[in-house]
Amino acid sequence: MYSTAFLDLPPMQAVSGEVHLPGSKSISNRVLLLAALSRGTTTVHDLLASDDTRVMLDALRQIGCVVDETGGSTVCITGLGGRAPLSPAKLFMGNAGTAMRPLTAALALLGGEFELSGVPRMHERPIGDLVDALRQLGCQIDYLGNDGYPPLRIAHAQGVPALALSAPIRVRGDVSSQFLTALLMALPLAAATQAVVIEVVGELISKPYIAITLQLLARFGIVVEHQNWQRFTIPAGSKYQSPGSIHVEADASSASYFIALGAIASSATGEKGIKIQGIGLDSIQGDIRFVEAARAMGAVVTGGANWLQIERGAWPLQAIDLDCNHIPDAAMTLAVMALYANGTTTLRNIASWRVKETDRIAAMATELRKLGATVEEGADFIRITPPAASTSTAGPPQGASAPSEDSEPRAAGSVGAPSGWKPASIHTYDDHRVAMCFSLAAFNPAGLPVRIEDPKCVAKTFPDYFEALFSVTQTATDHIPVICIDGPTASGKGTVAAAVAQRLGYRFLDSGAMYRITALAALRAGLAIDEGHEARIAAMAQNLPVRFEGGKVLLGGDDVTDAIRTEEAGMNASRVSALPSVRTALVQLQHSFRRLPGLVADGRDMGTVIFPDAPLKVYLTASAACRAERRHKQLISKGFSASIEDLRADLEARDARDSTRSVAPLKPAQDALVLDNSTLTIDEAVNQVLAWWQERQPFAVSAPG
Ligand SMILES: O=C(O)C1=C[C@@H](OP(=O)(O)O)[C@@H](O)[C@H](O)C1
Ligand SMILES: C=C(OP(=O)(O)O)C(=O)O
Repeated sequence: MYSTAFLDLPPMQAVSGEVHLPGSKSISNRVLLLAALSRGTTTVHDLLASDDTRVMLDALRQIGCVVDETGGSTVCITGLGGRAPLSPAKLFMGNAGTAMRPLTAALALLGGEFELSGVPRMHERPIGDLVDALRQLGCQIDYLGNDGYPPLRIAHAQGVPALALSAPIRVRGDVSSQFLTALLMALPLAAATQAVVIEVVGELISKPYIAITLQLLARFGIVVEHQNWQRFTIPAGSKYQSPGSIHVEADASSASYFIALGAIASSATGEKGIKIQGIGLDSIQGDIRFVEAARAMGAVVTGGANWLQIERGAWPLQAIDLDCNHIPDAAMTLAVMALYANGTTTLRNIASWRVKETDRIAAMATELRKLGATVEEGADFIRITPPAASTSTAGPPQGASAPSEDSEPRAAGSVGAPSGWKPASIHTYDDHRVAMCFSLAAFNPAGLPVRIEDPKCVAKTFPDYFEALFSVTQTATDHIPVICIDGPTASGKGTVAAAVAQRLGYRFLDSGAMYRITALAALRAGLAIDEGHEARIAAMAQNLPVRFEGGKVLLGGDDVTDAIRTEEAGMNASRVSALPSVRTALVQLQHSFRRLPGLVADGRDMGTVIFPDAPLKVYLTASAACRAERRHKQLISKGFSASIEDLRADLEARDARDSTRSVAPLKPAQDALVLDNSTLTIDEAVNQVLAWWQERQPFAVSAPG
């Protein structure tokens, strides 16, 4: 997961390969609760691991269920099966509607005293219709903040009061279908001896989610009949019966981003779009009908029992006018697809967007406009006209990576005119879907990067969304930014570069370590580091299985972080780096680190030789005295003894050798910015590099929202 303040997506072009999507949120949280209400143990395969399921699992543990998560994505839940839940308990529901609403109803009918709260936005999301229905039954539920909203208290310390079950329980269905889902999952607790009827008041929205609820209830032994989605009957004698084991399909709403990707991006050479694993056209999730909408816009979608294949068809996409009430979540993806359409797209009957993770109609309108679209919004609709040449006022601001005349084609296709698109920093409102769907704007025909603020908000349902996206997208190498940080030994470049990479979510290449690793591997293979062994060392270097992971340097399966950090290893690295064919062999390996979303490379010749086209080159230096002192402190802290004088003499000798060698001598690139950090803290140096980087970005800094 990217936990950076923002994630800059370079302009992207093509798609290929396949993705395995994480489990459905809606199925996961329903199955967890139903398993908790059943007797015995339910083994849940491919459970979604995300914020929304985390809060559900934690709550179930708190109320006394045994939750065994030792099996990775297979989780075992031992249910209450008639036992009373542990109480009192304070349960934190984050921003998970699928946990907050159904647990409120289930706990009210189980008895005990509970406080349910969530993140501030959860306290703005309505729950009044559900509480009204439960109060109608006789439940005692108090609001702890504003009436109609969480947090709330279920005050059944003395047990569940006598419930009024003879008349139908009436619940409004026009704000959220989750209120009805909550009642449907909880009321079997009260239907042991008599049937229970629920009547929906007003139009029921998001109906396919009720279909999921009914399907899963049936898997747990409860068959609910309904008349036209208005009147639901839970039969007398209902009893939750665990199916023993159950499998969670991949999430259909998460699939929408990749279906859209297949519709928007061209196929990589020799490939046929993108394949999605884990969900097929026969999915029980309503959002699978996003496929119909995507097809209407031009996507070519085929599918089998557990897979979908998507290819670009009509291009530009066809504008649509669609009632999206049945696919409220995936419809947000259509709003971004609309940017690539041949006209104005209208998405209707989406009033519920206003009471979800954020006011999604307002959020989508604001962010789509930032990209250059013309957007009209109403109480329950959004209308999007893509960026067009005629609306263009200015191209990208100075420093933006606008396409140059001779550059390779940058566009996903020729939609409208590229000049209407604007570089935007997308505010994400702590809404996973805003972050995910706007990533698709990186395929814009203007070749502009897109900044996604607070990318970790995807953790609600798809923590590794961006990793999955990068695993199936391609772009021209020169679109992938590289920040080079070169400098002499002990200048702090490794520390600064790693921190810059971490702050930007970029990959990290410690090229100095490559030489150290090569030297170590050579010596381990019994090869002395001299000209006589140059060819053999070079051959070995070409296939060096090196990785930099979480501050560790890995050679094959070996953690060589410490072994390559000794002074001796440094001297060996310097020697090995003077062998020209070893340097050549390592060039390709170093180039292979330039992958989405970007790279920070530290070394001595990153800007001059390896990545001469890097958009930012920094030459980081410090006085010899200062560097000797830092190295001294570093060694002492590791328990090595050393004299500052010797260290200074050593590093001056190394500077001289590095800067006079015939191949790639150490010197600042012509276009490098020199940063002498003798008097700077690490943070100050990092911030300076980030400030320089920021100056090269086309994004206007957005107001905090
Ligand atoms: O029941 C469910 O699993 C859901 C129902 C929908 O909410 P509404 O019924 O509030 O539209 C949907 O937006 C949400 O993401 C999940
Ligand atoms: C509306 C959503 O979530 P919730 O389950 O919290 O309602 C969503 O995931 O888009």
